[in-house]
Amino acid sequence: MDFSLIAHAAWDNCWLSSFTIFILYIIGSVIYELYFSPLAKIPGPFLAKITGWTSFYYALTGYRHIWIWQCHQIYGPIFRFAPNGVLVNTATGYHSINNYKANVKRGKLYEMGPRNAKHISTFNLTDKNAHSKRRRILNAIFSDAATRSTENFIIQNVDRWCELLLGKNDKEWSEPLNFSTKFSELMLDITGDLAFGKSFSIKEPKQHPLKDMPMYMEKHVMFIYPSAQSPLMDIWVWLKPRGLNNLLRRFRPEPTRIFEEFVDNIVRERTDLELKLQEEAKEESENSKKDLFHYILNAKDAETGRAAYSPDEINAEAALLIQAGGETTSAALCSTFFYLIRCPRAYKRVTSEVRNTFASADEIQGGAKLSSCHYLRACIDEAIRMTTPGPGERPRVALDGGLHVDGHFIPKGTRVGSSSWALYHKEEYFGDAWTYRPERWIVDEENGVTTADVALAQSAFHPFSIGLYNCVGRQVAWQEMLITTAKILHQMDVRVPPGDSTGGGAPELGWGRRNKNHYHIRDAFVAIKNGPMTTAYDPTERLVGDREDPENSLRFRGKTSNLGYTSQLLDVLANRYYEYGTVESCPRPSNCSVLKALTTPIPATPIQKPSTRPVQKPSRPLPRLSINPIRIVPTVESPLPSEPSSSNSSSPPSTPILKG
Ligand code: HEM
Repeated sequence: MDFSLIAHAAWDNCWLSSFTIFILYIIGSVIYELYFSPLAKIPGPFLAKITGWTSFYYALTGYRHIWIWQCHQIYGPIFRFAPNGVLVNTATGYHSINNYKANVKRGKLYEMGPRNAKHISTFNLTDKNAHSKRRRILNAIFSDAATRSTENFIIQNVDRWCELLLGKNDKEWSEPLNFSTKFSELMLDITGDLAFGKSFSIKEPKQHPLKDMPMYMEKHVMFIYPSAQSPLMDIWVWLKPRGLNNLLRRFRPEPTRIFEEFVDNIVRERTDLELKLQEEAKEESENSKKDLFHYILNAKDAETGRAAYSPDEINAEAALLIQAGGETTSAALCSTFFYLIRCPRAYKRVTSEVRNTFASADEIQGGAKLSSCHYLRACIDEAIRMTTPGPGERPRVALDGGLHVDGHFIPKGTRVGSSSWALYHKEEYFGDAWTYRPERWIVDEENGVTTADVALAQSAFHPFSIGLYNCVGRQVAWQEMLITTAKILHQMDVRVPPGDSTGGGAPELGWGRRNKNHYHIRDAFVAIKNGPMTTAYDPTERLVGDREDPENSLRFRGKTSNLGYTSQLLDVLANRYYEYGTVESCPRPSNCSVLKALTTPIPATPIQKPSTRPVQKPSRPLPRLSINPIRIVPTVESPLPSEPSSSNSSSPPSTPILKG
């Protein structure tokens, strides 16, 4: 008997049987997912229903948020993005998933980041009770008083940033600057000051080892995010404490290593300093650092009275503050300036609001005066709506007993969420959802913005999330955004460098990304951004009205009409054209804002006179740096286009918009 032949045949049979079982398993799974799964009735792309690799693929491209938006256009307000995942695109659905009592917890994505089993930040905690316990400490650290005390750090950093930016420009527009890099540097410096009592000084012009840190942080999240969308995520999380962490530590990508070492160094330095101060019993002295890290180091567990955080947890919390505080705010500011410099109507109104409210840029600080700048706040809200710093969903998992969302039962274990990008571009809530229109956030009955309109928009707009897991740093973020934007607008004129389109969409980018006046980012849980390119100009040095830019199409359209509504309608048409190619190809004609706008009579709006307010001089001379001149366009300043609600700019609206 030839045993080798028998062994060979058995081996072949074994392979054949395994292969057959595998194929049968695949076929069985597909049939189950399509016809017998509890989510079978929920529509969605065929491939997404049967495999999680679809979502992984789009996460890898960086445009998963666009895919989600497209799917909602095709499949409606709820669709299946993975065999065990659904996404909802309604304000009510968002509320059902994220309110305090929702029967959900954070998804596995949050468990992917920690470098070891002990390195757990508040953000990584998926268990509701464990999270609440840690969150109470963060709530105390981010108290109102602590938030107010952060103001000086913000002001000092922004002032220095503006000085560097304006430099010595010899009465000309500065060279084009990438505001994405500039804001990342500024926000990281502010975070350094707030969290560790020391600015990292990344914004300074000299060579600095941390200059590339924002880029490393981006690459770090771009590595984690697609993995979190893959079907292997559960296995990944299970394997982490079982050897995978050690493996990842050895073979982690370079940006991750650099970022981790960066955090280790800061924590080590700051802890040493704290210990030194304590030893010298100088805690209350002038040198004492009352930054966020001081509170984290000294936090006590309410039950045991022992230190609330272990050294690993302190390190993890430090990394969280750096990541959560820097790039989100920087993305919101990039978005704000991208739209403002492309929308002369809003730019003119917000600039005059800021310059009329504060006599000098030095006067700008948090408080009643800054809060009275409703249009400024609306401009930032609207920019965050158009291009949000967290474009995807905040993933949650249904707990025992499941939950009901818009009449659909979501069983235990299902991944569920609501993509901000899709929700913030839904016409049901925002009408002309692709148009940058800050006025939508301010009640102005005369010009057609009713209390109900604003409330409807607010019902779908939660950039800082709601419920248990909402953003603990939202007050700080607002301080940063309002002070930075106001100071920039007060001290300088800014505009798009002629011909530049960095950050904008383009026809060749396809459905959802065609509009060149829409700021586009990549989705890696947080926004990965580039641009806007911006040139700045010290208005005290202005020779002529060189704020006009004939190459700016929005401005050009605005000039063609003095009727604000007509100008807005043209914007809507242009946006719609960019998005769908033609109005007819819009997949949801019943909701189409263009068709609605075309069939609605345009209200007569009084023609506005251009502002005659003289340009303010800064109260103190600014240090100057050499920046290459570009050009001066010696034209007489032509009248700016009017707007429907600018007549009310001096009287604050009855319902101020204060969203948290
Ligand atoms: C425009 C700026 C910001 C936006 C849009 C934003 C948005 C958010 C959102 C949506 C969450 C919830 C995340 C989730 O559940 O997945 C969050 C969490 C968080 N944010 Fe922010 N954030 C901003 C700025 C800041 C700043 C400046 C800080 C700190 C200085 C901060 C600290 C945090 C922390 C610590 C968490 C975790 C909270 C927890 O897990 O309980 N954020 N942020």
